[in-house]
Amino acid sequence: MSECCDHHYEPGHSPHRLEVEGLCVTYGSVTALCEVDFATTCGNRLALLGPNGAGKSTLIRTLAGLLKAEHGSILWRGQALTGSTREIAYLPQLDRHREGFPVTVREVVAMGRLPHVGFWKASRKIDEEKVEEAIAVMRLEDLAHRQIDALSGGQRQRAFLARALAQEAHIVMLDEPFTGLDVESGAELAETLKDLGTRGHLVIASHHNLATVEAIFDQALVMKKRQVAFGEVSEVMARVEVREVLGLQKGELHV
Ligand SMILES: Nc1ncnc2c1ncn2[C@@H]1O[C@H](COP(=O)(O)OP(=O)(O)OP(=O)(O)O)[C@@H](O)[C@H]1O
Repeated sequence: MSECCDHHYEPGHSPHRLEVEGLCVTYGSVTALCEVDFATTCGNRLALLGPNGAGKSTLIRTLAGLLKAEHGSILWRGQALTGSTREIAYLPQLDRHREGFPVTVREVVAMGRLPHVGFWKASRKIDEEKVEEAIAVMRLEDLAHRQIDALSGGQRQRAFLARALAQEAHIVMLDEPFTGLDVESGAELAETLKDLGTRGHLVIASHHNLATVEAIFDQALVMKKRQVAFGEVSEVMARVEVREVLGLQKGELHV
């Protein structure tokens, strides 16, 4: 794995730091989010929480380099992030990333090597090894020859995570990854996300199920067009203003 994604650093002590300062993103005259300020490092799992339209997807798409900020800055490893980079993998919502053309799981995972190899060059031994390693980590060996569109939602999610691993992405961002998964696939994905954090990746995901947020994530950013709170997940979830924004009653989170 890449230098950030090894076991040298405890969460919070990795030098690979994502810093967002005064971020403001608009769609024409619509302000989607404003005054977002947080910093986190590889090894953490950060939940983006907030009601519908709060700006979670907009933040993810901006960090992925797909949208431009109106104001503010994003620093990754001390450098301004101005576009997409292979160090950041973005998984859109499941229903938005059906391939729609015949492509196998192994081919999807191999696409993760394109930033390393280039489009027209033959893959090298190292690329093939990285693809096989990613397939093994995501337990996809038996599905590697299947068409991606013939997989269940949970299996497809694992294939796209394997592509992120093959890409050697440090940051893995997922938009509502649990939506549409059955209970078993959701539990499996929760373990996979925790494992990615343990391997040293920074996992950032928008999340709607407040009953599971503390079990899966260690940090939370709560937003409603503006940042409401950021910090360690249990501390954030206990704040009165967070409970109001998320529509929680006292004690509701733990039932
Ligand atoms: N392409 C767009 N053009 C104009 N406005 C947009 C566009 N995409 C999102 N918005 C607006 O930006 C705001 C933030 O939307 P966003 O999708 O980021 O919220 P969200 O927190 O991800 O919501 P949800 O939980 O419903 O997915 C909303 O007011 C939304 O209507």
